[in-house]
Amino acid sequence: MKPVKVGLLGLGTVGTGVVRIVEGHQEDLSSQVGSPIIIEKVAVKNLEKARSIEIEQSKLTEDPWEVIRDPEIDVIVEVMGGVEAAKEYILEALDRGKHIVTANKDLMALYGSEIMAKALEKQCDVFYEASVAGGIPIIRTLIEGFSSDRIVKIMGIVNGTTNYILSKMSQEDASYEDVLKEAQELGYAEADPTSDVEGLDAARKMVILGTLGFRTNVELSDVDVRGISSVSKEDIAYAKKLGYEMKLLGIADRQDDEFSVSVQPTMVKKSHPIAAVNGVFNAVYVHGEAVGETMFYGAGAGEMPTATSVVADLVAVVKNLKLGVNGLKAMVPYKTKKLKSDEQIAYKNFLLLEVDDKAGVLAQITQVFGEYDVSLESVVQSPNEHTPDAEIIIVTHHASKANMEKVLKHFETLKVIRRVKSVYRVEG
Ligand SMILES: NC(=O)C1=CN([C@@H]2O[C@H](COP(=O)(O)OP(=O)(O)OC[C@H]3O[C@@H](n4cnc5c(N)ncnc54)[C@H](OP(=O)(O)O)[C@@H]3O)[C@@H](O)[C@H]2O)C=CC1
Ligand SMILES: N[C@@H](CC=O)C(=O)O
Repeated sequence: MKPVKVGLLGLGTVGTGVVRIVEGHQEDLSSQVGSPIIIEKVAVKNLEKARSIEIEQSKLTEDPWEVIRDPEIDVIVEVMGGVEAAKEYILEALDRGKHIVTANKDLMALYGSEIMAKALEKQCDVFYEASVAGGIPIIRTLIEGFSSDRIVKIMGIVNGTTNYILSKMSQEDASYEDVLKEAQELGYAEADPTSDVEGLDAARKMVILGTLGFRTNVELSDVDVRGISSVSKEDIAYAKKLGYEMKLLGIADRQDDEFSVSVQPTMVKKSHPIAAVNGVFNAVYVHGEAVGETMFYGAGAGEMPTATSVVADLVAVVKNLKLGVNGLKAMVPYKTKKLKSDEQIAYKNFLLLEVDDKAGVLAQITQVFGEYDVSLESVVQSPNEHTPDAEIIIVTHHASKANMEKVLKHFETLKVIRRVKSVYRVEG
């Protein structure tokens, strides 16, 4: 049994887990694929760095090209991160007929179509299960498990950092700033948290899920993105009072062949299973026309969960290699892209308004909603403890995004409204 030789780009958090699993589960892995899997060479940035695993020094190199150009290597596992250099290495490896496994969501969200085009040309596999929701096998589920269905909605908590922050704010009635600081101290949030808290990391993952789920080419510019940095503890308290939890949700939905994708803080009804996903955990809810509602839950990051997905991809590549086939056909989008217009995008909204507390205010406000055909589910007034004004909490029925924008524009001219304090999408 000729061993399958793997070149690893990166030996950090995920790379270390990959080595642990390939070595620790060797017997199981080789029984499944019919030959041993050997980590032949590993590219790192710094050869001098202390490693938490034992690895032969002779396998390490600071030159990724040495790994890419090694004719003995069959599969490249890219777990170094970054975009431009990783893309160059992967394209060159494909040109050399090597199969690819990567955990790189940034790369796949930005250059997925270019990489898949090269993979098709060279008939090499490119698998990237770990790029979304770390240890949850959601990509293979969308491609294979739901191949017989038409997916109409994907809702994901696909960023653990923001879910940790929002869960803590909700459980401890704490402010965004305090929880972010604590998350940074605990290592759950990076020193520069922008990509996580402003929703970009989740948006990149939703590009991947939308592309595979709707079998069309979703791009980052198609995703309407809003992060959690403006969510206040007051917003969360109101959400809870009304029976909702605040979550940063990636939502991709489709009607006929038109779709929309967004990432935004969303008030989710407590009875919805995704509302119960707390801490750094991830979950992806998938609604298929035939299957109905399903949900997948687990660790979205971390050494061993993420490496589990990477090595599962490696097993899939090796199985295909042995059979002389590849999994490309099912992964390449084939539907023409049709984005929903703002008139077609519709959902429920929560609004928190600070208003003058005097006669006729409610009538003026509800008239504006009526003017733009936005129907209201509930209206609650409560005194503002700190000012002579009142606060009005409104939940709308499904309303088009275009009409809601008109309502908000009109509110700017309405003198009785001191401030639109918050607006959130409502789900469930
Ligand atoms: N960490 C996680 O939980 C998850 C990570 N991912 C993705 O997996 C990938 C890897 O993440 P992670 O393991 O956390 O990253 P780390 O920063 O922990 O590790 C990166 C590794 O790549 C090496 N490296 C970086 N640049 C170069 C270079 N130019 N040449 C050679 N080696 C290089 C580093 O070398 P050295 O060790 O010498 O510094 C290090 O071993 C990323 O794309 C990330 O988005 C996906 C899901 C979850
Ligand atoms: N920053 C990400 C980690 C992996 O993708 C997160 O917080 O989920």
